[in-house]
Amino acid sequence: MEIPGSKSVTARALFLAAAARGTTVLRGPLVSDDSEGFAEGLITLGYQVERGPDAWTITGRPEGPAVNEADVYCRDGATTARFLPALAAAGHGLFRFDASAQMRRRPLGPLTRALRDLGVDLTHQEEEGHHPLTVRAAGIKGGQVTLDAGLSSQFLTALLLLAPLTEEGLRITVTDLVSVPYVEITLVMMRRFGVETVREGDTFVVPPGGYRATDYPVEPDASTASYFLAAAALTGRRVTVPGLGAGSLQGDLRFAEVLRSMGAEVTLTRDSVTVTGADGGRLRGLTVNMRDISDTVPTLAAIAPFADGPVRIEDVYNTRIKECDRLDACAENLRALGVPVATGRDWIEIRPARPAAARIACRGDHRIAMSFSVTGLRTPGITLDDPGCVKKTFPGFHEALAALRTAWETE
Ligand SMILES: O=C(O)C1=C[C@@H](OP(=O)(O)O)[C@@H](O)[C@H](O)C1
Ligand SMILES: C=C(OP(=O)(O)O)C(=O)O
Repeated sequence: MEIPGSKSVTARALFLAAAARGTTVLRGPLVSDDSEGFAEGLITLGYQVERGPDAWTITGRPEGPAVNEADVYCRDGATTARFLPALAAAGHGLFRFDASAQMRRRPLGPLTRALRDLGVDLTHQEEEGHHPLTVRAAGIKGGQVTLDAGLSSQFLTALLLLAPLTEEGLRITVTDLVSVPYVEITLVMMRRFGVETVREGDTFVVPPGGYRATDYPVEPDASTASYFLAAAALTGRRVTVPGLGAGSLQGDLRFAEVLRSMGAEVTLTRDSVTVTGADGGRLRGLTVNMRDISDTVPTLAAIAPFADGPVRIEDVYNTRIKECDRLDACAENLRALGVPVATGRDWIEIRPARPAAARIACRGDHRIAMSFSVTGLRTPGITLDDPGCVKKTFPGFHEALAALRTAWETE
């Protein structure tokens, strides 16, 4: 089962390539609304990004954006909306950023406060701590800064990526942090582009000096893989994802371990993962902390009713501030399917049930659409009110799931 490139890796590679000395070739990038929005944001800032069918070529500009004024629309992508203002801030010019209605609601304040603390002239146009915003960029000296990344690790990633572009580098002290594996992706990729970060407890020390271009292959997206791995577990079938194995950068591959705890067989090689569902798609209930892998919460919630006991997912408050309030959206849709469910501030508990057909309210969220499509493998008659919202990360999702189904039926 071929899975498209990682959204997180593609976004970071685009930032790093744009900031680097030299020309970077990005092989197998994700082609979706999020990554195209990121690439087009760079193009609006005057960077050269050539998008071929299998590879994107980016000409780096260590000195920053090539234009001295630009309006950048970040669409619905938080990586774009949080990383690009940091990139622009290290350059020179007047840069305005805006985003979709949902992205305008999602928080930005801890990042913009840190940028201001570093001397960046940044104004929020409407609501403090939210898009739209204006950056009057004049380079950044660097130094010490404190950051609360308890709502999103993307604030920390934005500062880490920015750090080598400042005159003196950054010492970033973090007071709280979610989604830790995404920070690991950032650090490993910065290293591939020539920058080594030193960690001293809660402080990340990044030297100045900028990045070096490289040839970068993008691994498949582990969050996207979760739907197909869950599909195997739910139907007692087998799915292998090549290119995603023990060497993967992505924490979301740990979702396979959750499936293993529920009774599926999981085989991880250096560069592939295989999930084989138990007979009849039997699944065990469990309690699991998903703070590190919260993009896969809807995937688990959508297969949870089929488990033989309650499935309780804990420590995932920040899933409420993603493309929608995901705990609420999962609960609402599970109830529509006739499944008993309870939620609290940062948890959801789903009880065993036999889901009945219903129309899923996607709330414009790709992960709600993709997750409940998997439920549809065992519950006939599930429909989506907005199937097209999968374009954020996987425009070909429905075709891929249908092809998998057909392959299983003809086995
Ligand atoms: O840095 C990244 O690429 C991401 C970090 C995570 O966000 P949070 O840190 O906000 O949880 C994740 O949910 C998002 O899809 C991608
Ligand atoms: C939360 C997500 O995206 P982002 O925060 O990058 O918009 C996601 O893809 O599930």
